Amino acid sequence: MTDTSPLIQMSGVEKQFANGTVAVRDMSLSIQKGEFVSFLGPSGCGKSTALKMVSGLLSVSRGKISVNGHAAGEGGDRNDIGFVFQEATLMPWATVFENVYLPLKLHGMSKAGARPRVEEALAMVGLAKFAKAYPRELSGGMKMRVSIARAMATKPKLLLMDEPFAALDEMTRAKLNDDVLALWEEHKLTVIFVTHSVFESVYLSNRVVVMAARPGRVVHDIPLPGGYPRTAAYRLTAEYAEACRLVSNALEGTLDHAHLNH
Ligand SMILES: Nc1ncnc2c1ncn2[C@@H]1O[C@H](COP(=O)(O)OP(=O)(O)OP(=O)(O)O)[C@@H](O)[C@H]1O
Repeated sequence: MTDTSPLIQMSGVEKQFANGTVAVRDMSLSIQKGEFVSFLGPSGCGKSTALKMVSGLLSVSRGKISVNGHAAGEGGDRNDIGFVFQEATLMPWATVFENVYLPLKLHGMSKAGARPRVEEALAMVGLAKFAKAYPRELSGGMKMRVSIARAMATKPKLLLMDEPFAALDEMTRAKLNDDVLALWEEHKLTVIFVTHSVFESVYLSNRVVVMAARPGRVVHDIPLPGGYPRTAAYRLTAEYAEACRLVSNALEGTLDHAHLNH
């Protein structure tokens, strides 16, 4: 029998920070294994906070999040979650190999034992030849690839990505979008991808969760029909244009709302 229970279940989740800011209010969402979901919304709508709660990096103030049957941040195998931040956050004094080895080292693996894993992860992102390089020798896009390799080194099933490509030029961003889709398909990952970009969310996802600010909350949950694999040609289809229009209208609605609430 196939397991149809959601991988992630958020029920009535709220996050209030110590200074009183309600970053996320009453967020309820089910995410199935294998989905590619984007959290899209204006600055300050709680996208990062929601992602960090799913990862267990932040606690919830109210409500519940379960990930693979365990409360977020508790139980289960922490290796099952990979997190990619907006900045590549590499150790500048360490080689690419050492940077990707870090999560395995933290799990007690010897360098020799981890070598095949690290090499595999670097090959996944096209950096097999750069193991001995230092971050300063790499472009912004390459640094982000190292960051993705580091997240993939533990062979996670769930990949959480917090605006990973926001600082990159458009060409590099498009290439990395394709690389993430390839990783998702090949490794049968579930991905939650935080972004400000309508185009990026529609290109990547099979579902876009649109959030609004003050307080941060979900206002639309839009399934996208376009099939995979998606390539540059998909960006030229009527289906892609229509999905962008739909998602863009939903996002605009949130901005009006935020404006009225000011
Ligand atoms: N540690 C914190 N303490 C207090 N308030 C916080 C903290 N972290 C985030 N916030 C506030 O919570 C709200 C949501 O922040 P969050 O970073 O989750 O939004 P976001 O949608 O990811 O924004 P952006 O797209 O700009 O990264 C914002 O008002 C932010 O200022």
